Amino acid sequence: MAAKIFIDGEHGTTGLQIRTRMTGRRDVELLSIPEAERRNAAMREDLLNSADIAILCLPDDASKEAVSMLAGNNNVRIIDTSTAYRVAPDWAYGFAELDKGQAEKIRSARHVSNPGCYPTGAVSLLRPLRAAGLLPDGYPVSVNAVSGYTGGGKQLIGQMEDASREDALFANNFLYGLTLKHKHVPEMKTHGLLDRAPLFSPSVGRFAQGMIVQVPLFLDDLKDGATVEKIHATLVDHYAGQDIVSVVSLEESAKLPRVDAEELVDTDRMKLFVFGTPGGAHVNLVALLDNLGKGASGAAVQNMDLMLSA
Ligand SMILES: NC(=O)C1=CN([C@@H]2O[C@H](COP(=O)(O)OP(=O)(O)OC[C@H]3O[C@@H](n4cnc5c(N)ncnc54)[C@H](OP(=O)(O)O)[C@@H]3O)[C@@H](O)[C@H]2O)C=CC1
Ligand SMILES: CC(=O)N[C@@H](CCC(=O)OP(=O)(O)O)C(=O)O
Repeated sequence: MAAKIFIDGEHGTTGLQIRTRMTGRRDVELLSIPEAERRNAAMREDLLNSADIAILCLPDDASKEAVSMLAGNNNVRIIDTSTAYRVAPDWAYGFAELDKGQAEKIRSARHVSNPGCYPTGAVSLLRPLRAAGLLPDGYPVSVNAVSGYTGGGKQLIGQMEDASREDALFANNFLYGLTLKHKHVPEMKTHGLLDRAPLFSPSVGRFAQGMIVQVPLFLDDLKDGATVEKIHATLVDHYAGQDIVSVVSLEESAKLPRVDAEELVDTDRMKLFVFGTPGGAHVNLVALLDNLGKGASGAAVQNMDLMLSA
């Protein structure tokens, strides 16, 4: 029998892309709410409680409200794409490649928090180095990133695409999060296994989808023996056998003149690069993904598929 899936927020940016990814599938039956009723609490509550898996594609407050609408219903499993539960200990973190065993945790979980787009990149680069002991306690980690503007949902899409709006944005590339208190910092710290909060500086470019996340490191301040080659080998080892996350070879990276933020648009994959010169003083770790692919909707469908395979 087909599993019943309700996407709460199905008419938003992340929800729509999840719906598109399910087109033509016979193993899932989509329960749908008409767009005009998307904020009708009674209808949502009814649909939420009728699902086998509810995928929440809502702002944090609305996600918490949806979870409370499901309190006491042990039949419904939840995937939440908001920031609300990403560091909650009783929710499985929905990055299947996090560690050996994480896919299994997601498979059997009732509550799965889908990672943020920026943390997907940052955690994928940092966690293997922390786990291998290459990145020492106290290291001051910086994370710099650029996102396509769909990362800001309907609000930012409107501001970037509709010049007639009073709050229209005309910049081609802007920094934001200038207080350095972005909501993704706790998630990067927790799942990156960091003992200090990273300094996170995000930006947006005038392109719809795509993302580059950079973590620059000084080799002299890492553990002895941390070379470009060793860091690369650690990532290769961590992601061995994975098909969604791949580590680009040092030879290929060395030949690249540039990295295009849009290269993986409309895919659910993520590529990791280690840039630097053998014998040099620095490395720049780079994750390339689609903010709406592995950064949101693609990861949600990956998690749903794991849960359905339980
Ligand atoms: N866009 C991205 O790249 C990523 C987004 N996310 C997360 O996914 C979630 C959804 O984001 P996104 O799709 O970008 O946002 P959008 O603003 O594009 O979509 C959100 C949808 O939720 C609806 N909604 C808002 N409040 C309520 C409510 N109280 N009850 C019912 N429906 C409501 C909105 O309706 P209305 O049109 O009326 O406002 C809209 O349809 C967020 O938590 C976001 O942080 C995570 C990773 C990446
Ligand atoms: C460009 C842009 O505005 N991006 C969003 C993050 C998008 C995202 O990942 O949403 P979550 O917070 O649910 O993870 C922001 O910085 O708030």
